Amino acid sequence: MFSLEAINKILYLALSKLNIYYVIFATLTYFVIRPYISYFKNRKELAPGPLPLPLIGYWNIYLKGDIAQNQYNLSEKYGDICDIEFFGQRCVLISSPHLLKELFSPSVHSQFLNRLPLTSGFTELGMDKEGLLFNTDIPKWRHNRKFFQQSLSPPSFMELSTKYTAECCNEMIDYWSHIEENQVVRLDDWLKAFTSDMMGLVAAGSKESSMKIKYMKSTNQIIKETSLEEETNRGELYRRLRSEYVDALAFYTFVPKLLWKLPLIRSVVKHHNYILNYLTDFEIQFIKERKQQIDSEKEVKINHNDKRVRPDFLTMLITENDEPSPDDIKQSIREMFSAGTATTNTTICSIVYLLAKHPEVEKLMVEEFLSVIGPDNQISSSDLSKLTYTEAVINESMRIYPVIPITYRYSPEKDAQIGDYHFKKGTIFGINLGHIHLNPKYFENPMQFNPKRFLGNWKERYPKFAFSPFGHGMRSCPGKNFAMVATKVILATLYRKYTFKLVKPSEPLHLKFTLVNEISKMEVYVEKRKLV
Ligand code: HEM
Repeated sequence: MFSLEAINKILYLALSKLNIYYVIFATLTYFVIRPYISYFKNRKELAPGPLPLPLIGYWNIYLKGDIAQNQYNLSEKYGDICDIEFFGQRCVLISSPHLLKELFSPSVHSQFLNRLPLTSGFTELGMDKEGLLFNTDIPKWRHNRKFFQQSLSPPSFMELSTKYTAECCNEMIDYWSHIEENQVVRLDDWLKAFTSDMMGLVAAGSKESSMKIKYMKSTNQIIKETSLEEETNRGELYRRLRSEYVDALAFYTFVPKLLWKLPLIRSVVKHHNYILNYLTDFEIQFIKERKQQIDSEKEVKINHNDKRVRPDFLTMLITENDEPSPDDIKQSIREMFSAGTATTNTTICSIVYLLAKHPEVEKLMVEEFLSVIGPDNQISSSDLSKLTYTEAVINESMRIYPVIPITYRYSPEKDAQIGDYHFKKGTIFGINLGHIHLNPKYFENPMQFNPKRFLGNWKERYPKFAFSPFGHGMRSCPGKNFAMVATKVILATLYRKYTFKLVKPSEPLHLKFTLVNEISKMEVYVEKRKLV
């Protein structure tokens, strides 16, 4: 049997002769035979998993089909710990809540404070040392996380979020009042526009026009497309830049640096960089102006009844004691948009989908809205904690259709022991939340939509970490409370006015995994609710 030393010797001989056949043989040996010898030598130390392909390992799961579904299938086939390799990088899928104690540790000393290793793409996006999502500079991440969380938690911010979310829902309802009966409505598109406008208000206090444009397009009204440079409406410019930013984010996350210099891709890179610089300049200017406005107020009262300075997320960040830098503020606002828009869209669409199939659950939820809020009253933040059945509906829907079906942890400096296996430092752990949520070991009849699972002391009924739509531990979702508030307000505002029917009830929910599970298409009929 060949050993690695023997292979190295052959390589040396082949290269020293510099004959083309020797070189081809040597290259093949180096890239194909050598990794396989290494793989089979170490196989007994690895957890079960698929055989890696030469060079790319098991990277082909990114090439065909839905990535989240492929990872789900791997856990299904190989069990609670599944070893995969991507371009020589070891990645392990974990799909048992009993193996998550270390990975989801709430300790500041946890070895798993990193999400993913540094990549050229994240560096290009400036996310390696700024913000939270992919920040690998742990002291910096810790600092940012503190002010991100502090800015989201004051009651005045939650009150304002409730008010702005309801305001945007009412605007959408106004547009929908012109919809004819039996008209097919693309709910996912409407919610995309809605979440963009809502986040504009909540994050930066800027009134944008995504829903207005969506309405104009749906009624065939002419919209003049101007270039970014000609755009004079600042809200509109910001919206367009942010929408281009989402494309840049997906590009730099998935396209390896190796390919950036290829002729066709080079122009795409150039465009993304132009947008990133444009957006940064715009945001820094925006932050400066808000700072001046706040400074010009002698005594800033962070209270939404005070007409002067609104307690939106941007104001909260600027008035933090720690004084985050404009770059930190800019990145936090960006992440609030990227983490808050698609997630809210998918959550609402999956609830609408499940309720359309379970009218008995919809009936109970609407009854709760009528008894807690009343038929026409504006929802207030004090109503929200009383909506326990609605909360159970949201939880059950996020269990079946988690927006983020997989999250990651990474230990760059220390080896780890998970279950019976030893992992060298630098191993990436993919936590297969979507698989755990649908495992009959933890949830009986897992595909059955049953909100009752989440009533009463439900946390005592399931293993710790079995239900994790927002992750756990030090890198769990800091937007969790805000997301729950927004989802409840949207459901209460829309469902007291309307009921939704699926255009094609026999079709599954169309989810596509990009950075999160996104709805690729959802068609509904929007029918006025008759309250009796
Ligand atoms: C239904 C809506 C949402 C869901 C299901 C969701 C889910 C998640 C999940 C699963 C994670 C990874 C957690 C982990 O690795 O343990 C995460 C991280 C994060 N989420 Fe959310 N999220 C939602 C809304 C939001 C909103 C509205 C914001 C902003 C206000 C937000 C901001 C973030 C940030 C900044 C991180 C990264 C945290 C870090 O690395 O320290 N999310 N979210």
